[in-house]
Amino acid sequence: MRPLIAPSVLASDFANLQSEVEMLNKSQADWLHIDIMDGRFVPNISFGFPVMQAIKKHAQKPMDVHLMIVEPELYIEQFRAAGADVISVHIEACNHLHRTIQQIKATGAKAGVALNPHTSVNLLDDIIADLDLVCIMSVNPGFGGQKFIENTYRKTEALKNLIIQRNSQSLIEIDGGVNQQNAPKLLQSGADVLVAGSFVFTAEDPIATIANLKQSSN
Ligand SMILES: O=C(CO)[C@H](O)[C@H](O)COP(=O)(O)O
Ligand SMILES: [Fe+2]
Repeated sequence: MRPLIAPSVLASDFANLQSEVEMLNKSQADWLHIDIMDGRFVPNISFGFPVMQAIKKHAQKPMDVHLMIVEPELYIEQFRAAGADVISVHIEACNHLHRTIQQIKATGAKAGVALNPHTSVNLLDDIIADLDLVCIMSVNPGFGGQKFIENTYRKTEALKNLIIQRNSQSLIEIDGGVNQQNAPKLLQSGADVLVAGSFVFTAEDPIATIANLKQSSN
């Protein structure tokens, strides 16, 4: 199975956002990955609703929104209204994860949970059957362009086993430092969705880079 490719707009040229989104429309990208950072859950601030709405106006593909914010339950409906099709919250930011997942689903969006590199997939044992997506962070969240953490392969395999064991339909997304070299091994380990920011947007030919990632196989 070919992976879904979700280029991270965080690494795009914000001064030319419309042409960047139009490039993604023309490419084989499946989703647009939207990183929301609040300067509290992570030590960086990215962008918020107005920028998301501007992206949505031109995007012809689903928006996969990765919330790196504290108290995400306060903003779920607003992110949905701003165009989110998939909404992932961090397990480390949620005191009542089950409630927040139901809240996301009630808006009509797909519901995901993101895990920091130190967080075990075993914590998902009692929620995995309710999830549409698990986002495994393969870098510490907060910044694009970081080095891929090798333990991600083992973690992806463990999550895949849990998904099978619990009869879950959840997709596995890998986020951070993804490139053409680690993509095949990630797919072998069980990944379904590859997020790629700097690898796509620093490439001379982002459209060809996305096409090559899409052709990755295990
Ligand atoms: O969530 C993120 C950072 O917190 C980004 O999605 C991720 O870093 C993608 O960027 P890159 O491919 O450049 O690592
Ligand atoms: Fe992300």
